[in-house]
Amino acid sequence: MVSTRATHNILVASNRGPVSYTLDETGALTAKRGGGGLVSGLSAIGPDAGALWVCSALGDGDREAVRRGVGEDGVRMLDIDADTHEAAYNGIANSALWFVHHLLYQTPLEPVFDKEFRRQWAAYETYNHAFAEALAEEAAEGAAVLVQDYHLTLVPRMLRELRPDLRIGHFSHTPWAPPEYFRLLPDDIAAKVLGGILGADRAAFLTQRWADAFTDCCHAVLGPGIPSGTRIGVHGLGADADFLRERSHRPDVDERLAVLREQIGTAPDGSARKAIVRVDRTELSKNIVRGLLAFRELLEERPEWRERVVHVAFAYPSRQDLAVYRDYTAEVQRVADGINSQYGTPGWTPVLLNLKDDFARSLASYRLADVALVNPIRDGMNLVAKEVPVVSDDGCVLVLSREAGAYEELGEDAVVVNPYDVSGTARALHEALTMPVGERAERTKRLAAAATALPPAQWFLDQLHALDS
Ligand SMILES: O=P(O)(O)OC[C@H]1O[C@@H](O)[C@H](O)[C@@H](O)[C@@H]1O
Repeated sequence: MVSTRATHNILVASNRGPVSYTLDETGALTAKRGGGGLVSGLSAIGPDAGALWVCSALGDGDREAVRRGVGEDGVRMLDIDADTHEAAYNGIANSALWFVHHLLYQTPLEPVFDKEFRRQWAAYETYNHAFAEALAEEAAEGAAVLVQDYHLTLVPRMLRELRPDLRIGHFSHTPWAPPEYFRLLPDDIAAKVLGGILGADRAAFLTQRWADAFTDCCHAVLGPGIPSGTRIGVHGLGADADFLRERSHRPDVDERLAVLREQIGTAPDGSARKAIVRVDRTELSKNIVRGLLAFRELLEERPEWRERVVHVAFAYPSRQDLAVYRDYTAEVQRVADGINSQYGTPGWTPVLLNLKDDFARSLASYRLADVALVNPIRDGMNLVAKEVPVVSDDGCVLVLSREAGAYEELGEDAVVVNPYDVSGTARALHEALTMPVGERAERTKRLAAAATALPPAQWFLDQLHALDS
C-alpha cells in the first residue's frame, strides 16, 4: 500500500547528500551545502517539482540533526546504525566495489573475501534495504527514482519489489570493471550486484565504455541477454561553465592566485616559471605517485627544466578511515619531499604539495596552469580534466590518461598517456610544456567546448526524460 507520506514525484538517492551538519562544542549545528552535478541538476527542476533527496546521515553532526529533527525541505537523511553504515560504506562500497571497478587490487595478496567480508555484505544489504524502504514510503504513485552509484546497487531490485509502480533509474558514477576483473568478487555477490541494478528500468553510465563493460559482466555472470529488459544509457556529465567562470573570478580566488604566483616564482632568467597542476582527492585510483615519479624523471632526463617548472599538486584527504588511504597519503608526501630535497634550490621548490582542501585555491591553480596532469589508473569521468580548460586564463595543455572516462570526449585535443607508463608520462609532460602557444590556445578552446557539452542540469534532466520514454 502507498503510504500517506508518498507525495514526491522525483526522488534521488545517494550515500552522500547535498547538505551536511557539523556539531561544535557548544552543541550548535552548522549546515554546509555541497556542490556537484546532482545538486545543480535538482535545483534546475525548481522547488515546486516535489523532489526529495534521500541520503545517509554521515558523522555526528548529521546524526544529531536527524535526532533533533533539523533538516532542509526536500532532503531526508537516514540515520542508519553507525556500525552498519561503516561496514557497508568502508567495507563493501569503498573497499570491495570501488577497488574492483578501479582495478586497484594487488593480487596475489588482495582481495581476501572471508567471513569478515560476509559480515560487511550483510550490513550492505541492510543499508540498501533502509534506502529502499524510505524511498518506497516517500514516492508518489508512478514517481521517478534516480538511485546513485555503487553504494546503492541493491536498491533498484529491492524497491521494485516494494513498489512495482515506480520508474527506477540507477546511475554509476564510477567506471565499470571488465568481466575478468569483476569476477574477482564471489559469484553470488557478483550476481547480486548486477541483479540489484537490473531491478531498474534503466541503468546509466558516464561513458559507453563503462556501459559495455556492465553488459559484458551481465553476460559473463548471469548468462546471455539482459534478463530483466533493463535499458542501458550513457550520460557524459560535463562541466558547469557558467558557475565555474563566475566562481573563478571572485576575490578569494584572485587572492589565492596572487599567492600561488608568488610561490611558483620566476626562473633564473626572469621569466615566469611554468606550472604543471593537478587537483585530486588523495585517492589510489588518481595515480598521484606515478605522476610525481614522471615529474622527477622529467627533471632527470631534461635538466633544462630545472628551476623553470613547478609541479603544483593539490591532493585533498579522502576516506581516511581506511588504512590504505592513509598509507597512500604518506607515500605521496614522501615522494614529493624526496624530489624537493633532491632537486630543490634555495629559490625553487619543485613540488608544491598541499593536502588541505581549498576550492578557491583549486580554481586559482586552474587559472594559471600551463599543463594539467590528469593521469588516473581508472576514473568514471574526471571532472578536473573538464574544468581546467573552462577556467584557464591563458590556455592549458591537458595531459590525460586514456583510462579516464573524459578521454572519450577530450582525447583528441589532449596529450594522452598510459597511466602506468611513467617514462611515457614524463615525455608527455615535456611535449605539453613545449607546445606552441597558438596550438595550445586552439586546443583549449576545443577542450572547453567538448567539456561543457552536457552541463549538470541538462545531464540530470536527460536522465529523467530517458526514464519517461
Ligand atoms: O566516499 P565519498 O567521499 O562520499 O565519495 C564518493 C564519490 O567519490 C567520487 O570521486 C566518485 O566519482 C563518486 O562515484 C563517489 O560517489
